[in-house]
Amino acid sequence: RSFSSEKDIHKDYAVPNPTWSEDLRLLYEQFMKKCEDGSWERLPSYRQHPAGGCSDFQARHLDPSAMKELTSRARLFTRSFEDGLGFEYVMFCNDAEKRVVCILQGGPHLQGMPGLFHGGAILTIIDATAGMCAKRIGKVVLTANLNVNFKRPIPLCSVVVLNAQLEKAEGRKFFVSCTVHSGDGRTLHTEAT
Ligand SMILES: CCCCC/C=C\C/C=C\C/C=C\C/C=C\CCCC(=O)SCCNC(=O)CCNC(=O)[C@H](O)C(C)(C)COP(=O)(O)OP(=O)(O)OC[C@H]1O[C@@H](n2cnc3c(N)ncnc32)[C@H](O)[C@@H]1OP(=O)(O)O
Repeated sequence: RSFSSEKDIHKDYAVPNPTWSEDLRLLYEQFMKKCEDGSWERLPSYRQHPAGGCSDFQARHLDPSAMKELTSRARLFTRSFEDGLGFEYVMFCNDAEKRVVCILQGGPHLQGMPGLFHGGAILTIIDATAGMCAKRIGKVVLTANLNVNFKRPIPLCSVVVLNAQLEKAEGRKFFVSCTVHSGDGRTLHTEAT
């Protein structure tokens, strides 16, 4: 299926699809309920960054002439897999508490050790969730440093919940902590800052 269709580029992927497990659906419904009083907000998620979303950032870091061709083919890494095979996730933010929660079902193409989630895939979703937590305040942010402790392996295709919390802001520096727990909250898999 072509990814570059106009419809696909504007498609919000942070919604249920047939590959979702019952566990992920239940978590989604729980958080959608929390959004009813406005304290939490579901964050839409697209395969491509909104045009001009970070033009000053691009001007500073990228060669404008190469930009157009480059970004026209680009996909957000976490949204570049076929449904169900990579990262099936939805982020919710609570700006008053400076928190972002990400509910995630990892697909079979994220395998590292047999039957386990690849450590780099865990880093990726932590980077995106903690990055989004900083971005809610900093608008355009880049990860300067990411430290992770892998406490327990994450079974492939399981559902986990990431909790990112802004700990401190010093000028343009944001310090965020992020944990990864099993869907039932009983197992702490990963801790990061
Ligand atoms: C979710 C965030 C998205 C951001 C994009 C925005 C909009 C796009 C729309 C939607 C986005 C959706 C999804 C994006 C998904 C994932 C992205 C996740 C984020 C990433 O995946 S992004 C890629 C990886 N990331 C890099 O590719 C950065 C390479 N790097 C640099 O570009 C520079 O390194 C930079 C800019 C970091 C700093 O450089 P600089 O020149 O601006 O600042 P400078 O060096 O002067 O340091 C200033 C003060 O920061 C302190 N400081 C510096 N480095 C530090 C470190 N490592 N540890 C501790 N403190 C550090 C210094 O100690 C000093 O502190 P003090 O002022 O107190 O002395």
